[in-house]
Amino acid sequence: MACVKEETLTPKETIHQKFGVKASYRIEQVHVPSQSSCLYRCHLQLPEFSVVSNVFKKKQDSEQSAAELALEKLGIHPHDDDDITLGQAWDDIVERLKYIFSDEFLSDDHHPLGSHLRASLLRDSERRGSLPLSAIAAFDANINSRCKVINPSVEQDPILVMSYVMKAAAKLSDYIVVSPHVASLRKKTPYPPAVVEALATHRESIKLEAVYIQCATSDEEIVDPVILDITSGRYYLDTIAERLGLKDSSQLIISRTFGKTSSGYECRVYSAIPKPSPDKSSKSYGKLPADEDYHQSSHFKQPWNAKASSACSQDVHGDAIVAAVGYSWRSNELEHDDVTLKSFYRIYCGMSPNGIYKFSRQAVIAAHLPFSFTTKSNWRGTLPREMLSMFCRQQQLAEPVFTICTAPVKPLSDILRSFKKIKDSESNDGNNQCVNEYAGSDDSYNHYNSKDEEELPVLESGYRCDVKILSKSQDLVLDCSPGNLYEKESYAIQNAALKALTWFSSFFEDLDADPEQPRYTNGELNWMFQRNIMIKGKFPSSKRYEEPKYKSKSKTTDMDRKRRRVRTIPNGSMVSICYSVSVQVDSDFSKTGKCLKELIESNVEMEFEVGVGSMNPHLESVVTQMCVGQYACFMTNRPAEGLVLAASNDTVRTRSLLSELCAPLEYSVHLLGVKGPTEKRVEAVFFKPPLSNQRVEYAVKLIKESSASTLVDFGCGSGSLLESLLEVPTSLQTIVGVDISQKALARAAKMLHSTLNKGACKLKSVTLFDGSILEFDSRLHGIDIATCLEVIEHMEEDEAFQFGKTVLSLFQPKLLLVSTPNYEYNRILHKSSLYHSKDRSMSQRSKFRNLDHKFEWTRAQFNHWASKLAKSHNYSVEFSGVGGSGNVDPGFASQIAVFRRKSFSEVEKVSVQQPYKVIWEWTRVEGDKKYQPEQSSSSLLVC
Ligand SMILES: C[S@@+](CC[C@H](N)C(=O)[O-])C[C@H]1O[C@@H](n2cnc3c(N)ncnc32)[C@H](O)[C@@H]1O
Ligand SMILES: [Mg+2]
Repeated sequence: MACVKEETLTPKETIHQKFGVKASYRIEQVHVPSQSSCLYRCHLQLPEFSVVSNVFKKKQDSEQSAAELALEKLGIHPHDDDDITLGQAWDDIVERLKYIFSDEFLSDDHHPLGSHLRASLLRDSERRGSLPLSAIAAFDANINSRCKVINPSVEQDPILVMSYVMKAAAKLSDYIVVSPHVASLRKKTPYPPAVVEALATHRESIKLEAVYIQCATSDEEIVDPVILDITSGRYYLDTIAERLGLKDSSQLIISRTFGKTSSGYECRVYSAIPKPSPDKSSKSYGKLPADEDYHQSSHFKQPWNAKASSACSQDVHGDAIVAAVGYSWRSNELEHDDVTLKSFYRIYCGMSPNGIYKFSRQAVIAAHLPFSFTTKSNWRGTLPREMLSMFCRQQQLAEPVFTICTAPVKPLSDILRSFKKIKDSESNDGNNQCVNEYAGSDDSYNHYNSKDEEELPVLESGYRCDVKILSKSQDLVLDCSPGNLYEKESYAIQNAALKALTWFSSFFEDLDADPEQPRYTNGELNWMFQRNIMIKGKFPSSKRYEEPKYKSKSKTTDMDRKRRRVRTIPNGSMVSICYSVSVQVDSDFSKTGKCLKELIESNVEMEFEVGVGSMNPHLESVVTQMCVGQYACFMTNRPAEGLVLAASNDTVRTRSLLSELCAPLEYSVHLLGVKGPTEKRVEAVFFKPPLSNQRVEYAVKLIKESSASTLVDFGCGSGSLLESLLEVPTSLQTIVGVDISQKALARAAKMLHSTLNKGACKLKSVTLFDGSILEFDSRLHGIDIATCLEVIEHMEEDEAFQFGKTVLSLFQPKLLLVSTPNYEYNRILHKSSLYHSKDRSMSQRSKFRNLDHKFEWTRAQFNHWASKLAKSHNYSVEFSGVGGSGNVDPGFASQIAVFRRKSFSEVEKVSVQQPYKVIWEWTRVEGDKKYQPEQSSSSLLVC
């Protein structure tokens, strides 16, 4: 299935397909005194921007028009453009120009171009009413869409649009003044004086910070801050033009919008219409050359401005200004924001995929794009698929084409056999073997599949997704075919997008790498090189950091250092750190003679997952060798200057330091805490469906068969079992969850509240108790079913024995289900990189599935515990499990014991004890309500 657009979609449908509920339409009624009927204007809000339609008689038309404007802004061509002939496109441009210079358009105070026109009417006499071609090219979506019909490469080249507008205007010589030497248009007859007089409003003078990128004679452009002083009543484009040394705005080119300042204003690059090179001397400065001349940079006298071109993904020649100023659809006031050096560098670095995904805006140096996508809730920031689309748009590529297929893989038995082989071979690089064995195909994708990415696809069926990146002219740029299978189609798509992004990311970061890798066609890569050559300047050998040099606060011996290099934190762990990155300033440089450090980036607390590649590798490698509470300081050589400047708080000062020094970066890191890889994550990788789901399914089946009416889930956690019981029909009337974790109970309450509100289940009451299951509460005495899934191993071993006694001697359920990990199965799980650790002297505890586990039992130990317990309390017990097979060594991954009270045994009387605190309850009669303390004393369960 290829994800390509349907031929018949309307603009609104296309917007819906792209943004779903994130697109919100608001219709505004417009009262026009001259019209008897009401008109409508539509405001369309999308995540990144909003547009406002023109006025229409029908609401639907205004919505379609807004959607069309949004599509044009996104660079997506509505299909009706495909049917437009060249002649029609030219006619449309002519018509549109006529409308732009009409009295009616002048009073359209929503179209940005209307504001330009009004501002230009306030200029001095010679230039009054002259609208720069660059403004028409930059701000009129209609003209742009028609120009795209004439020549699709206009998107890269605003000057082409300007030349087409000029040509079209020449056909309106009775109406518009076109001068061959001035790139601006003016209406021949003056506007009515009353209209012009009404415009003369006083506006405040504005001073804003922008960035000046000077094309120096040396290779690198010089980036400096510049202040744009737009005095009251002046046309802001004239101010920018003059700052670039030009006569006025008619000599300007305006780029597309790109990036955003910290307050969310979009930036544009402003530069001069370039002079043709001397061998093309027939063209004079400021005159627009014929369109075919514009394709080659060598035709211009001014050098190509790499930094400015990289920022806006359009070719810029000569000096340029980056500013966030202009008229928008929102208002007719001039909107503006400062583009500081720092925000410029942030935008500049953000053009690569690594820059878009961030833990926080403060983690420019520390954060990277992770290797794999697990679930939407685990992903921070823009989703990979959206990022890839965004990236393709920035790089002037076609929208990515995803192809989904379902494919069979080796059956589970084969996989288990392969595991045995690996186990027998006891090879050191067993993990790599796993990847090759289980890839299930001879896919050459593996050649760039990172070692750290090992996953064991035990899926028997699933979705595989390929993604192709094509140039606008449909030439193949990248064919990315990861072989992995995923449970859901969307996961396959997101992971394919992520692979493509990761590949582009490494490609841009290491342009010296051989692009001729198998599976990727490189025909278009040269073109990519050309477009992004500046990125090479951005990341000069940045990948080749030196091995971090350790510096410890305390004296360390070589032995200490060696010991510290042993990795103690396994992949999949969630690590919390406080870190700072600074540039070392040499004591010779400092006037005071003291050794100075310039702080570049810091975070008081940042959490990340080990082994997914989302962290700067050096920071991660040091952190995984540390213990909680420990502090480390190390140095790496400097990454690309742009990245340091993007992160720095004082860009000007840091830049001056960097130019004087060749100083390394110094990292200080404090390890605040570590949470082990969650069992859920490990289990989700190994078992499909995930082991936790299999446990819940097992319990639900047992509950259904039991015809029980009351149930307690001991150690209910976030309520995964309780949630399932709301979804399936059972004989249950009352269910209770008990846990000691307030956080988990709060999550359970939230889930129950929303699920019960949907009203589908037949239950009469649901209660959550805060309490320890080591204590007895008489309200739960003699209950039909008690479950205790993956809880006992979170207690000390003697407490697990105590729980066993308490539950069977005091709670006395008819049926008790206990599940706990099978320690023997860990040798299979520990083959995964999730547990991969070079530390051979790991403590016993880190050999468990979770750092919070106090013990894990073998099958024999579990059998012994359960059989003895059952015998002494007059219960029978049966053993079973989920994950793997009970008959094959090492048995089930999760072992289960089902205890049944023997039919002849009496339920003993117990004294009233109610240590548990009801923290949330729901009853069918009263509906969903918060717990009221006065009702708590009564027993909730009738036994
Ligand atoms: C791994 S979770 C299992 C949660 C749930 N049973 C499931 O299968 O998803 C273990 C839970 O046991 C709870 N727990 C540990 N000791 C407990 C105790 N003494 N009393 C009550 N709950 C306890 C923890 O708070 C945690 O929520
Ligand atoms: Mg556990």
